Amino acid sequence: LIGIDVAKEDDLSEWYQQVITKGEMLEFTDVPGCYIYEPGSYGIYERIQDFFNARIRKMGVRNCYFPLFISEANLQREKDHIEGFAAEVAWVTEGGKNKLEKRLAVRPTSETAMYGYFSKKIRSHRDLPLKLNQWNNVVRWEFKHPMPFIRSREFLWQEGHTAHMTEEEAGKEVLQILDYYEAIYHELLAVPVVKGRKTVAEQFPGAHYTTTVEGFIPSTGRGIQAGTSHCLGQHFAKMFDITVEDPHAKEGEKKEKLHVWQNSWGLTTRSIGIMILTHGDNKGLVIPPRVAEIQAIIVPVGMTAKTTAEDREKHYAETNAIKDALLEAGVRAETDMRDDQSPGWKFNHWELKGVPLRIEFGPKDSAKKVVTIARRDQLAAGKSEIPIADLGKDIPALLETIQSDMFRKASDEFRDHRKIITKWDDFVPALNAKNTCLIPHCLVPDCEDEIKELSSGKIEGQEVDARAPSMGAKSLCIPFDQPAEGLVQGETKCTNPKCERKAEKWVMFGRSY
Ligand SMILES: O=C(C[C@H]1NCCC[C@H]1O)Cn1cnc2c(c1=O)CCCC2
Ligand SMILES: [Mg+2]
Repeated sequence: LIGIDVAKEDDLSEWYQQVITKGEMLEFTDVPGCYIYEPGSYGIYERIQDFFNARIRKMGVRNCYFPLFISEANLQREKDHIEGFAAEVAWVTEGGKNKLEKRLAVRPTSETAMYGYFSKKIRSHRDLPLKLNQWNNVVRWEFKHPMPFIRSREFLWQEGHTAHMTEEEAGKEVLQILDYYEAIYHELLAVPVVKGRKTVAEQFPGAHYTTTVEGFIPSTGRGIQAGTSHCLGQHFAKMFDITVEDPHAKEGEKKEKLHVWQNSWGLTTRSIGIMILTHGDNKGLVIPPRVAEIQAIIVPVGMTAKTTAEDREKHYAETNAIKDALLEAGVRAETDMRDDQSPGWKFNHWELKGVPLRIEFGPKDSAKKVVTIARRDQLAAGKSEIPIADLGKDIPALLETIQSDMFRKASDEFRDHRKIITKWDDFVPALNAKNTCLIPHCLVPDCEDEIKELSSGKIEGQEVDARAPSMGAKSLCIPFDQPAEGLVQGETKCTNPKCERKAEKWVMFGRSY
């Protein structure tokens, strides 16, 4: 595994491809848009699963599994949601040598696979709330350029599907799940996200409303949807006849059937791509300690041809004792004792793999009863020494410091690229300077289309991103945290120069994935 031979700031897609393959996170296959998730990335996905499972279990959500294939009849049951997506559905038309009577859809999401079951199992209000989740794969025949982790034809995710008696009970869960998505990014992946609501134009057509966590890729200045939690309202319940008898109906009165209120929520392996793009540098991956398989790699140094076999043995024993002390302290530590590679080679290798902390240990360190450490997130800061006696306390603390420093750095970067814009003439230049923009907006879908149009052309004299000159800005979300700056209801105008309406909310716009 030689190092990365292109700079992130010079050629992001080449850099990204090298970092994920040489960092042993993902491999390409001969199926377009389908990738191998190597243990490096799959291990991170498992930590996300453990984190999320622990929390949804406390909410009474139970994991389950529904079929990969969905009948065409079932897929068509919810009209307005499927017609918008029909082009993305993959179909199976043959089984062995036989053409199938009826073609089968490969699930692109499981609403229509699950809600017939919901209709059968939910008869009385006592069957509510029903809360199920699936960890599975889905297929969407995307035509846009595939990008490992970020946009693939098959991806892994969890999809939660719940049914409730009331809209407010459903609404509470929508926000609880969104908080957990934010926590996965903030606490595990050290990636900042903005919580908000999708505008009508950008929400999932089958939903009553959609909430979202929006990420940001600094290298391109583009926003990226990082997770969604929808209230589906009663749309699907009406399509799939998911009803309960009115629990408040008086005795003897005809019992009215009430449609349940549903939610669905999903987070995908895209989260891993966002983490890599956010933290990676020109030496390779930079993995946040909380999701790192190896948190500290111990490399013995100072062994030369002149080192006697006895001294080498003694030194290696001391090196292993350091590892044991760290394991004892709950640190995921490993040693690299390979005698066929130099320390320099090992330093580059583990930097490429993104291991958060390197611990060098040589005879000089041993004599001083210290180790020499190098932080992966601050290689330029050089090395420092830690007394061996303090390792059990100092290393766990240092890993937590690295985690929070990585999150703070990424949060500051995102914050510095969320520009408050109130004058249209500042909008496109801000986009071209790799920013997202918060603007007073009327929330009308047609107006969003106009803004996309107005921000997609080339502007005379403006330096435009060569690879996406034609990409207009779309709305990313209506942030729950609205800027303090005054948007005077009924007075402040919508920022779109062609729009005569008043602004309703501050809306975050940006070029996006
Ligand atoms: O998948 C959802 C809604 C919902 N599905 C479950 C998890 C949460 C949330 O994403 C929206 N959606 C997106 N994309 C597609 C579909 C679709 O329903 C259906 C057809 C193929 C493409
Ligand atoms: Mg899509």
